[in-house]
Amino acid sequence: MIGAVLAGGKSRRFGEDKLLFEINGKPLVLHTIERLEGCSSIKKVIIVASPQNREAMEEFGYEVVVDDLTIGPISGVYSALSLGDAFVVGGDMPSLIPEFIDYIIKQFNNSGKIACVPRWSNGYLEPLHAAYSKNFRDILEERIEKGLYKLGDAISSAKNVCYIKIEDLPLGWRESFFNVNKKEDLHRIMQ
Ligand SMILES: Nc1nc2c(ncn2[C@@H]2O[C@H](COP(=O)(O)OP(=O)(O)OP(=O)(O)O)[C@@H](O)[C@H]2O)c(=O)[nH]1
Ligand SMILES: [Mg+2]
Repeated sequence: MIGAVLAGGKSRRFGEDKLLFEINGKPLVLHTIERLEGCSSIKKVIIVASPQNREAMEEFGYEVVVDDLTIGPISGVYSALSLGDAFVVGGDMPSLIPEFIDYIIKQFNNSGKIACVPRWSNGYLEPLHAAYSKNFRDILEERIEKGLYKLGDAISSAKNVCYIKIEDLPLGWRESFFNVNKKEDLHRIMQ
């Protein structure tokens, strides 16, 4: 399974490219990648960049896929799946828990479903902490062509998805969903 790191966002709330912002002397995206590399079921990490930050992302030495659409996470996942099945995360998720990710990938492999996505009991999904089959790409393509850009809606529209009930999991695993959106979010990781 590929670990795909979405890195083609606009960082509007953060004010500068948050993925290159150094935390304890290391760019945010590398903190995220380090966590992904700790997953025993992830064999290779790729970065899904925008045309704008492609060069900066290539500096890190990982395979880079360019997302030419950059219409949000949906085109990031679409681009990632061109390389095969992938576990997809945002590059702004430095608190990923490898054990949790391995758990989802195991459920994905056992289920034979098109995707395996954590879901809260209120129906809210965590699509940037989920496993996707390369076959899900066709569904995304159809949605994108129709101008339907919400990744969560694309998942909900698919019939063969396996959902993981978050409330049934260890409480500590919820930390894995933490993502940096604003400068003040950094307090939570810079102790
Ligand atoms: N490849 C790709 N990645 C994206 C795209 N949009 C968002 N991402 C990434 O997905 C993750 C979560 O997105 P957001 O938190 O909304 O990030 P953002 O768009 O950079 O930030 P805001 O402008 O503040 O919403 C981040 O790591 C982004 O870099 C996109 O269009 N393409
Ligand atoms: Mg975010």
